[in-house]
Amino acid sequence: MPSARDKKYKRILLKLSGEQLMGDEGFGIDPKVLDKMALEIGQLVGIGVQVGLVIGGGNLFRGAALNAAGLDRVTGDHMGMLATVMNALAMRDALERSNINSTVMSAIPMSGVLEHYDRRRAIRLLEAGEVVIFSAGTGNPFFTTDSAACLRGIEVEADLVLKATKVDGVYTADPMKDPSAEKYDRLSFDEVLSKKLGVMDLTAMCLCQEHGMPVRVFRMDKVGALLNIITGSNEGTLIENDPE
Ligand SMILES: Nc1ncnc2c1ncn2[C@@H]1O[C@H](COP(=O)(O)OP(=O)(O)OP(=O)(O)O)[C@@H](O)[C@H]1O
Ligand SMILES: O=c1ccn([C@@H]2O[C@H](COP(=O)(O)O)[C@@H](O)[C@H]2O)c(=O)[nH]1
Repeated sequence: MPSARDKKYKRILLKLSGEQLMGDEGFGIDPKVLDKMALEIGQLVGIGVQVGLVIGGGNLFRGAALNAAGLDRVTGDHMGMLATVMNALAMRDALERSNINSTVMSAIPMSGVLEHYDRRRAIRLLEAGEVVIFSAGTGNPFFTTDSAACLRGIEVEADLVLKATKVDGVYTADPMKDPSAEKYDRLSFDEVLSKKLGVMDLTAMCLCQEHGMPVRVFRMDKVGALLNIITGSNEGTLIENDPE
């Protein structure tokens, strides 16, 4: 088991896929998946890594899909953001069952349910060893939780944004659609943007490029992958600015 000395990063922003939370079901939240994630997050907290979390909402609602089905787009996006709040509350529950202290903040005020987002308080909680879950995305329609994760990661001065998803990295094309796609170990934001590689939304990529925030994309259901990354292993794909 790695110790505090083995960790390469002090503070991370971990973006978890909402879609993965439903496990083998077509919709909703599988508590077994949450418990597994809580265990892996607990390993990081155990070696002193400060963990900020953003969870997607794709297991419940996405504005674009609701819009395609006939709803107003902004209403759909509001529903998508509320879905991320539900996922965040479920994750807090799983973390607390594993005795990991956590606080959920929301970009949309929800008095009596959870705290409104406050950057300085979030940093203080992270420094105190609490997991801080940033919910309700950016609070604005037409964005995604990828952008929210990069935004919060930059705001709380994380060392790295980690995107935990269904695929094990960034490929030359969507590997779910093109079996001949090849995986990158490392690439620059310029390449992601110019080749329009779709693993993360391009707004998020632009934000990270501008603020020099590295992003690592990796497979969420690979046991131990998270700890491997924190201790410096080459899991998934690293996206960063080209050295000058
Ligand atoms: N070039 C590419 N390399 C890797 N994956 C790609 C690429 N282009 C598209 N993808 C797709 O992007 C998906 C990941 O992005 P997406 O944000 O949709 O999923 P997610 O992490 O599950 O998010 P959510 O939280 O919304 O459920 C992968 O499952 C993959 O199929
Ligand atoms: O800043 C944001 C973040 C999210 N949304 C809406 O929520 C859903 C769910 O998020 P995913 O990133 O797709 O998992 C998203 O599709 C948007 O509809 C938002 O409006 N603003």
